[in-house]
Amino acid sequence: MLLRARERAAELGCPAVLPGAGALLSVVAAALQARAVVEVGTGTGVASLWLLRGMPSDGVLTTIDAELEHLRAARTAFAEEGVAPARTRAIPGRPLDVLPRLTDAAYDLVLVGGEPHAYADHVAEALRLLRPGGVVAVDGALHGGRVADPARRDEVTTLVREVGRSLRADERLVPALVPSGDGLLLAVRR
Ligand SMILES: C[S@@+](CC[C@H](N)C(=O)[O-])C[C@H]1O[C@@H](n2cnc3c(N)ncnc32)[C@H](O)[C@@H]1O
Repeated sequence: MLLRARERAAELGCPAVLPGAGALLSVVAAALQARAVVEVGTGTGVASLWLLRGMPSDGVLTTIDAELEHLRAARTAFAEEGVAPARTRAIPGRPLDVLPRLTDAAYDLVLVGGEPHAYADHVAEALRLLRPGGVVAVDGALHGGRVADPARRDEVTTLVREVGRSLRADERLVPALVPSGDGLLLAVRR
């Protein structure tokens, strides 16, 4: 079913999490026994399915996307995978309109994907949402290897690099950058 979701992602021009990072998201969700997870940027549901695979069967994934066509594809992927409807809340809307409505310190894991221009704002919201011991994950943290190359100073690379820097400098967090997929930046909230 992941394969179909990935094919739909290609059809809709919406890049999906790469398998290495997806598998790691499952492992992190399982290690945290994550019952409450937020995903910013649902796409066609590829990362959502990886997360759901790692979460306990009573865990609920809240996933947000402004593109209705993407959310529709994700809902199809969840149904194909046999995910019980009560396990997902797929919310249409701009994440910065939706995230402030979610409860402080109530979530085990927040995945920030979506749009690099909004990463910094989404990470700030994620930190508010996480319980102590919870994890924020930023997908695409290597941005095709460009983040690690100091000669690359285009706008998106600089934005993604800056998000990594700010997470590493944040005293509230214990960060780790894992070079799986396109780079998964994980940071545990103390
Ligand atoms: C790269 S895809 C996410 C892929 C998903 N993580 C996966 O692995 O299947 C990015 C998604 O973010 C959504 N998006 C676009 N602009 C956004 C914004 N400003 N904030 C958050 N998400 C946005 C897009 O509609 C798109 O569905």
